[in-house]
Amino acid sequence: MTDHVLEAQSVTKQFPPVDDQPPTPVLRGVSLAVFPGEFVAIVGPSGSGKSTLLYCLSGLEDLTSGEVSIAGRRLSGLSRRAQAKIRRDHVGFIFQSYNLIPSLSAWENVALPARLAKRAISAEDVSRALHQVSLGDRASHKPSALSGGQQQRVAIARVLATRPDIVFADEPTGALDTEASTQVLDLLRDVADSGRSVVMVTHDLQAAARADRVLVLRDGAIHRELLRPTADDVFDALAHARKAVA
Ligand SMILES: Nc1ncnc2c1ncn2[C@@H]1O[C@H](COP(=O)(O)OP(=O)(O)OP(=O)(O)O)[C@@H](O)[C@H]1O
Repeated sequence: MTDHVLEAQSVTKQFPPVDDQPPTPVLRGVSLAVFPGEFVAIVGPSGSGKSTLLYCLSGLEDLTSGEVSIAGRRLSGLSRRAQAKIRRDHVGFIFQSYNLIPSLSAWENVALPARLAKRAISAEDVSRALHQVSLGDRASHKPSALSGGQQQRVAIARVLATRPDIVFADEPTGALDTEASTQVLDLLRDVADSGRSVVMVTHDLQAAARADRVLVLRDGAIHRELLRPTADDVFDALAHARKAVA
């Protein structure tokens, strides 16, 4: 038994060489653990490996070496199918581009993951999730009839409806204005406060400052770890990481 919902040990990642270029390590031995109810942000200079780390932690990308466990289950050595089942049972994803199905209504988008997993989902569960993100009155709207912020809130409702243990968010506020970003971050904060974990990659200092813990990535490794930092603390740590890279 483990009390971590996510654990990574010495994760490395190297992509296959392109043309005659030598392969460059993108992740160089990242170890971390995330507890239930914790909101963790990953920041770092462009190209430092943030998105790659998120995809390796969530099992969407294979590791070159190291170990990742989600809800106490090691991903390495499992078949793609078994990994997908762990993701389905324990993991939710939020992307910068929302990833909603354009031809489906908000209601149908929220119900979709459970339906694809052939898992029962009640109309109450879907309605509750849409109400949680204050979109109860937009259930029949297609994504094209919703603002960016509303679409991202549908994506959050879709995650809430599956009740995951951990939510991975890749730049969830990257395409949103300040007001919509604040709403999305408030919801992610609520997700963590309700006992689920959130791991979010972001460039946004204000977004990072909503997290319990901020990991500053530099050149594929964790350079610093900040506990409940202010946006200024994150800014200073990033400036230091950029200087160290230059
Ligand atoms: N599929 C891939 N094949 C080859 N190289 C890749 C691949 N994906 C990412 N990389 C390289 O890995 C490095 C890290 O990329 P990654 O997207 O993880 O960085 P990031 O910190 O998220 O960057 P940004 O902040 O600009 O989004 C970059 O040099 C990128 O070119």
